[in-house]
This record gives sequence, C-alpha cells and structure tokens, in this order.
Amino acid sequence: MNESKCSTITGADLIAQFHQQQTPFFFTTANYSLLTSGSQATVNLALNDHTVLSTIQGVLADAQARGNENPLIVGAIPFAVDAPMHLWVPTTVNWGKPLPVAQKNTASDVELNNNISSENSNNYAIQHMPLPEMYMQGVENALQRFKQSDLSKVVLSRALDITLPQQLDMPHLLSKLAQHNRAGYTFAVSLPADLQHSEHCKTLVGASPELLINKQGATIRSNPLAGSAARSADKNEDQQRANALLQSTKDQHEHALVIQSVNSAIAPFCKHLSVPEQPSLIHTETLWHLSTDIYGELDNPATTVLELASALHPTPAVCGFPENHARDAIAEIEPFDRGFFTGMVGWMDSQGNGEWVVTIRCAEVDALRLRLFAGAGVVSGSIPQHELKETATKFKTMLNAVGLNHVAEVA
Ligand SMILES: C=C(O[C@@H]1C=C(C(=O)O)C=C[C@H]1O)C(=O)O
Repeated sequence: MNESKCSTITGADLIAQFHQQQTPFFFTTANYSLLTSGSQATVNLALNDHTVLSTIQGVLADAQARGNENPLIVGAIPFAVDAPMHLWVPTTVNWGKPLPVAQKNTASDVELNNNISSENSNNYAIQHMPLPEMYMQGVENALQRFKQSDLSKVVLSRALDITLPQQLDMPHLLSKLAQHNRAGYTFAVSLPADLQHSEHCKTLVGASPELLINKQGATIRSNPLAGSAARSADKNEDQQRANALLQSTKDQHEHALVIQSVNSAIAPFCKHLSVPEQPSLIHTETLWHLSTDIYGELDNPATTVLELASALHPTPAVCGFPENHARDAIAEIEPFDRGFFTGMVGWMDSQGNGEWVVTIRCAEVDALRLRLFAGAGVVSGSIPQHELKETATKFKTMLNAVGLNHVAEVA
C-alpha cells in the first residue's frame, strides 16, 4: 500500500512462512503482500449488528493502548449479514512485495503444476451441490420470478465438494494462485475449526478479481465486476468473445444494476465520485468480465473502509436486485449455506485505511477436503445451460491451482 509497507521481503518469502504462523492470514495484490500471525483480539459480531463498527474501532484502540502502534484487523466476513464474521487483530504483521508474474511454460510453472502428484491426479471424489440439472432448474425458477415479481437479477451459485488423495501444499497453492492471477487478490484466511465436521482448522483460499473497496486517506476505489464470458485459447476467438461481451445487452444490463447500486451506496460518503459511463473489459486466466473502475474522494477522511464495505455489501454482483427479493430467492433456491463465499476478505488499519475484496474464485480447504464455490448473475434472457457453464469456468481458477484442471465433470 504505502511506501513504508514496501519492505525487501518478497511475497514468496511470506508464502514460505505461511505454515510457521499461528492463525495465518495471507493477502497479496499487484502492489504488496501481507502475512499476519497470531491473534490478540477477535470480533465475531454480525455485519448487521449496529455495534460492529464501534467494536472494531474499540479493539484497534485497545491494541494501540497496549503498544501496538498501527494495529490491523484482518479476516473474512460472510455473505449473510446476520452471520458471525471472523475478524481478528494479529500479533505480528509482515508486509512484502507482490509476487512475480508467472512466465508460461517455465520450469517453475511445470513444477507448480504438481500440487497433486500425477499418479494421484485421477484419484479424487467429487460431489455436486446441487447436481448440474438442479442448478439449471434453479435458474429457470429465477426466470419465472422475474415475470411474477419485481426481482430483476439474482446470483445463483453452486459448490463442488472434492475429496483429495493427498493433503494440499498451501504455500504451493498460494504461489500458483498469485502468479496466475496477478491483477487479482490472492488470499488465505484461517477459519475456526468446524466442530461438527472436523477438528481441523479450515482455510479459506482464493484469487478474487473483484475489489469491493479500498481506502487510503481520503481516496477510495471500488471495482465491481458483473457480466462474464469464458476465454478461448484461440486468440481471434478470445477477442471475439470479449467484443461480444462488451456488446451484449443482457450483460450490460446485469452490470448496470451493480453500478447503480454501488454508486448509491458510496455517493453519500463522497465529495467527488467518478463512475465511468460505460464498463470496460478485464480478464483473468479463464474469464472476461465487464468492469467499472470507480474512484472517489471522501467528504470525511475519517470514514473507515469497513464502514464503506458495510454500506456496499452485498452488491448485486453477488446477491441481486432488489436485494431483499434476491436474498429470499437465494435462500429458497440454493441448497447450501454460502458461508464466507460472496462475503469479503481483507484488512483495515487503525486509521480506517484498508482493502476488502469480494470472496469469489475460492474454496474452503480442510485437510483432504475442498469445497469450491462459483456463482453467476441471472437476469431476464439468461440461458440455464450458459449460467451452468459460466460457473464451471469459474471453478477453474481453483481447479487449475490445485492441479485438477483435467476434471471434466464440473458441468
Ligand atoms: C459470483 C461470482 O462472480 C460474480 C458474478 C459475475 C457475473 O455474474 O458475471 C462476475 C463477477 C462476480 O461479481 C463467482 O465468481 O462465483
């Protein structure tokens, strides 16, 4: 972030230290890397608890009073605004440089492909939640709701439960995610042990391309994404898909709903807000997205990044429009609890500066088990088979990183 945070430590050094930390939190962007260790205070309130922002300020002030000059709060906030968040004040904070860009077909790339050894790479079990046909029925259900109510967008997601033949090497996985998603935000957040299912601690791991909100001083930035198309290995075809996405009325509509809502959530905090009239294109390794880069200047620079995040969440990029109808539709159609998926992951310092990204292209990892998540925005004109395919493509960010890129049965 700022100059003082740029040390000589590299992102790779921090990744290598991941296992040595207690309750590690790792976050890397195109500009910096962050690894924290330990926990001196936690906040487990729900985002809709009216005391949450003052509680967070309170634990940061306490940490300062105990001699921690500029403490951070880090962690993950779930999709459901009434579910407990998982934030903590780490005891040690290490800033480092970003990860280098992956060079295609280099020895290190080959080496990084071996997270799951080749003899084990077909030896996994996979379970769909829901089955692909049921997911498509859910999309049909949403299309009916558009005709019968004022719901005009809902994001429907699905999960894949994969049981692995060998434990994942977390530093390996993080290196691969970060090197292959350099424009995005790679994260690993330790989650509390789920006592019902396992005594192991889970880790929430992913590489999100979507910035919910960044604040530094009086300057804020948000980069909502909505409207997606799969990339192609063929250059011409890839470009054609990008152009088609930019011209798609359905995707432009899906995107516009998000931008209107982000604009009205943050405009009240801003002296100036610059929102481009038309979206542009960004790409990840696997997808094109419609993207709008929004910059603003705060009226009151003391407004914290979590205050803004809380005003924004959930945007129609992950929930829908209108929000309350979309929430109901999600609760009725999706057969699983999203947990932290489509919530936010990030950090804030005691001045309220920080960066929070939308928790997508991610998985919960627990010893030999992996739960992957992916969703797609459904609007009038959506085709169930296409939305299913879009979620299959979104799973690839994690599948590629764990070395299961050959898994065919995702759609
Ligand atoms: C919900 C996801 O992605 C969101 C939905 C998108 C879409 O519908 O086009 C695009 C980016 C994200 O805002 C996901 O990746 O799982």
